[in-house]
Amino acid sequence: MFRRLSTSFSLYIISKPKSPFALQRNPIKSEKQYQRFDHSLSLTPTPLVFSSNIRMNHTQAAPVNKIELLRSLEASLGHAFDSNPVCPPPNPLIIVISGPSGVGKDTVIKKLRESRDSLHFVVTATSRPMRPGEVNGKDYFFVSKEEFLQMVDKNELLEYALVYGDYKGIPKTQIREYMAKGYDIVLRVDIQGARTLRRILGDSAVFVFLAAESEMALVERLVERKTENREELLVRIATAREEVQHVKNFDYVVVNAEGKLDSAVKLVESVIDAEKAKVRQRSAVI
Ligand SMILES: Nc1ncnc2c1ncn2[C@@H]1O[C@H](COP(=O)(O)OP(=O)(O)OP(=O)(O)O)[C@@H](O)[C@H]1O
Repeated sequence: MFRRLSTSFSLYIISKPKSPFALQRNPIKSEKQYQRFDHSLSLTPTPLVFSSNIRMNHTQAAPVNKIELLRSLEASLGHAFDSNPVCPPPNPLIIVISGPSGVGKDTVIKKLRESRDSLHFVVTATSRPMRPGEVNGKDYFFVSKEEFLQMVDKNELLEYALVYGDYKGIPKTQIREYMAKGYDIVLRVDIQGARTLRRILGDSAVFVFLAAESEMALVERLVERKTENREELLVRIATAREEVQHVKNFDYVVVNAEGKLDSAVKLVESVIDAEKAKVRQRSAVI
């Protein structure tokens, strides 16, 4: 009994005549519905039987199915709805990942490789000898010094440098080939390389600086890696001190803290996602 009365009362409120509120809340009500409101002009509560008729009529007036409704909307608007994407697909992105030696560039990139298959990780050419366990074409393209210098002469490298006595460079053809296939490109370079790439690519690429949480954490990581002797460690630590000053030339800084590798990788992924969602896209031409 209580429910029946309250239903009737709420219908009475909604159908109260000349209520600007009622008109605003129902701006696209059909004429037929307004007629129904007019039908109940009296200020006395709407009889229960009548209110249930209103609901029945409302249900019957609804189109039979979604397809019919779509067709009727198209007919009313005078054109068919377009299923093409509203926005063009994002441009292929070039992501430059850099940071001091030992900060975890290779480690972060290895994880990214596992989580994203829309990325192409450019294989750098190097004149340094292959280390045990390394694979030619996967870790690096291993070439002789002469072959490397020929690539330089033929302008085949986007950027190259002499790093700790060995040449390292980025082959252009690889980037072009994968960008044409729609891949985003990841370049892993040292700070010097990032500086050169910024000069060449400007804002057409996104630059990510990978940092450790502290100098102490970075040194501990280098020591634990056990790939450098004492003198080499001293050079890398001194260089790292200087390199931190260059963070201002990057677009993003990602802290790769001890034991927080996954967070760092997620942050790099977020940077990529945000860049892909940008209204004004970067547009790199190699
Ligand atoms: N978040 C982390 N927590 C703990 N250890 C890490 C983390 N990230 C990387 N490492 C370790 O730190 C060491 C250095 O990492 P990595 O070799 O990836 O650095 P890099 O920046 O590529 O160095 P380089 O420029 O000298 O090649 C490795 O032993 C790696 O396992």
